[in-house]
Order: sequence, then C-alpha cells, then structure tokens
Amino acid sequence: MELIKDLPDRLLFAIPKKGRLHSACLSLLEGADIQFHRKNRLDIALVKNLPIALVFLPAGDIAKFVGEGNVDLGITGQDMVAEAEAQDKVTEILELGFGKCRLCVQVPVKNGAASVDDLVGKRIATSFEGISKKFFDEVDAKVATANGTAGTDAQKKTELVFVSGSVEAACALGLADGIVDLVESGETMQAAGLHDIVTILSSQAVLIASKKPSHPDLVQTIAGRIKGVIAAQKYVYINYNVERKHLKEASIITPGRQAPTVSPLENPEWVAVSSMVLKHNVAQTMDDLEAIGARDILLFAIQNCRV
Ligand SMILES: Nc1ncnc2c1ncn2[C@@H]1O[C@H](COP(=O)(O)OP(=O)(O)OP(=O)(O)O)[C@@H](O)[C@H]1O
Ligand SMILES: O=P(O)(O)OC[C@H]1O[C@H](OP(=O)(O)OP(=O)(O)O)[C@H](O)[C@@H]1O
Ligand SMILES: [Mg+2]
Repeated sequence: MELIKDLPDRLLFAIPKKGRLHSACLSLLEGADIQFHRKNRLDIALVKNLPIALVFLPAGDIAKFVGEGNVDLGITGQDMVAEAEAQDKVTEILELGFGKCRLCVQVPVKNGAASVDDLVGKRIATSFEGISKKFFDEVDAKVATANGTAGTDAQKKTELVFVSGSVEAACALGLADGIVDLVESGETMQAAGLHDIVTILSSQAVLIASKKPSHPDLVQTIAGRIKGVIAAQKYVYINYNVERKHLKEASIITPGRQAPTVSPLENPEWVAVSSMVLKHNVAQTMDDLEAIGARDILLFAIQNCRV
C-alpha cells in the first residue's frame, strides 16, 4: 500500500522482469547509481536516491505501456517496439548495445521452401504476429500480382500460427512450414534443423521514453547516466611512453575523443600519452603502438564516464 501511495510523484521506469534483457538492465541500473531494493515477488520497486519507481514487466509489454504513456521510460528490444507498432508513439533515446539479434524467416534445411515466395499459402509459426502479418501480406500480394490472382478468390493467403515460445519446434511438430523468430548465434535454429532465408529486422535493446514523460528533466538525467555507462563499456583508457619524435604517429593511433593528453617526462626526448580508445580493437592499437616504439603501455578499465 505504501508503495502505491508513493507512485504519483515518481517517474515510472519499466525494466524487463526476466529473460534475455533482464540482467544487462540490472547492470545498467547499478552503473547509473539507480539504487533500489526489490521486495520478493513485487514488480514495483522504489528507487532510494531518485524520485523513480521501477516497474518490472514482460519485455513484450514495455513498448505498449511506454507508447500509451502508462510508464515514462522503459528498456526493451527494437523488435518489441516494432511488434507493438509503437515506433511513432515512443522516443527512442538510446541504443544500448546488448540484446542484439535478427528477426528471421526460417525454414527446414531439408526440403524446406527455397524463398519466402514459396511459403505463400502455407503455415508460419511465430510469436511476432503483427510483424509477420505485415511481412507476409506484402509477400502474398506480390506473388498474387505476379501470377494474376490478386483480388480474386484464387489469391493465396499465408496462415499465421501463434506460438508463445520454443517457436523453432513448430516445423518438426508438423505445426508449420516455416517460422518467424529471433536469431542471435544461430544455435537454436541449427539445432532445430532450420536455416534463415530472410531477415525481417535487426534489433537491439533500447531506452525508450513516452512522448509526454511526467518528469522530462529526470528522463534527461537518467539518459545521461546510462549513456555514460554504455560509453564506459565501449572504451578503455590507455597510457604509454613514446619518443617525442614519434608523437605524430602515436596521435594518429590513439587520437582520443578530442586529442590525446601529452605530458612531459624528465627525459625531454620522451613523452607520456594517455587517451580513450575503443575496446573492441584495443589489441591492434597496442600492436601499432609497439611498432612505433611505444613502451610501458598500460590499459585501464573505465568505470563510468560522460563523453
Ligand atoms: N537470443 C537472443 N539474443 C539476443 N537478444 C535476444 C535473444 N532472444 C531475445 N532477445 C531480445 O530480448 C527480448 C526479450 O526476449 P526474451 O526471450 O527475454 O523474452 P520472452 O521470449 O518474452 O521471454 P522468455 O524467453 O523468458 O519467455 C527480445 O524481444 C529481443 O529483443
Ligand atoms: O540464435 P540463438 O543464440 O540460439 O538465440 C535465439 C533464440 O533465443 C530466443 O529464445 P529464448 O532462449 O528466449 O527462448 P524462448 O523461445 O522460450 O523465448 C529466440 O526466441 C531463439 O529461440
Ligand atoms: Mg525468449
């Protein structure tokens, strides 16, 4: 009761309550110093150090709730935003770099359809009914136009079969001739004897806001903090010594965001350089620095930053 009474003054921030995005979201909240204690089984938690209430919801519902303004802010997949037809109803503030996957049409490797055109009039199992309907309506129309059946009783319609999970099993079970589901590593698809023939959309987790959030300033504060956490995950801090005569080459290898910080050393022929560098190719950066004679190359993790 106490919780509900407190809600009107707070910004409501929806977080996936389980599944693929849940734990990455909790790390983001921790990195952004959004402190809360979630009582056992409760789907609402008050934030201790900011006027925010976290609402733990299924990822699939978050886009709808943010779009309709029931909650101010949320984290969900771009696929879920598209499925809820909420692209125009929410503001996508930030791509978060996790939950990356593709929504694909998949068919059995053995004797499956060769193209989506061959699936017209057949059965497709999916939990993405909205996106799949739109996609196959277009394929149906295109094929009907090509074979002259458009608008006639002979026009074939692809049938959608709704399944809420384990979609990949549908073909083996004889429920469908193809599926529309997410692929990340491709392991689930391959294990089920399927392969993808078309990617309908690519997706990742995003921070979305309602068009009229109750606390716009707080939305900016949270977005800024989360941006900092994401940037900190993307970059590392590098520090090394290099001969002054190689400083120009060094600055090209580690340009930093504005420019590298260059500090003099007791030995006037040498300088110390520090700079933020992208984490994903840092090994190459270190190789390149070594190749120009840089020494004492140190790498530091960045806990948080504002860039
Ligand atoms: N294998 C994956 N790799 C990366 N991201 C994924 C993967 N599967 C799902 N996602 C992303 O996570 C979102 C939520 O998917 P998740 O599987 O957690 O929800 P769900 O299927 O509703 O729940 P559950 O699987 O727990 O029943 C998806 O909409 C998608 O954006
Ligand atoms: O390409 P992969 O790395 O194998 O990932 C893809 C799988 O991940 C998701 O399923 P999830 O584990 O969420 O199970 P679900 O089918 O119950 O939703 C998705 O629905 C695929 O089945
Ligand atoms: Mg799932």
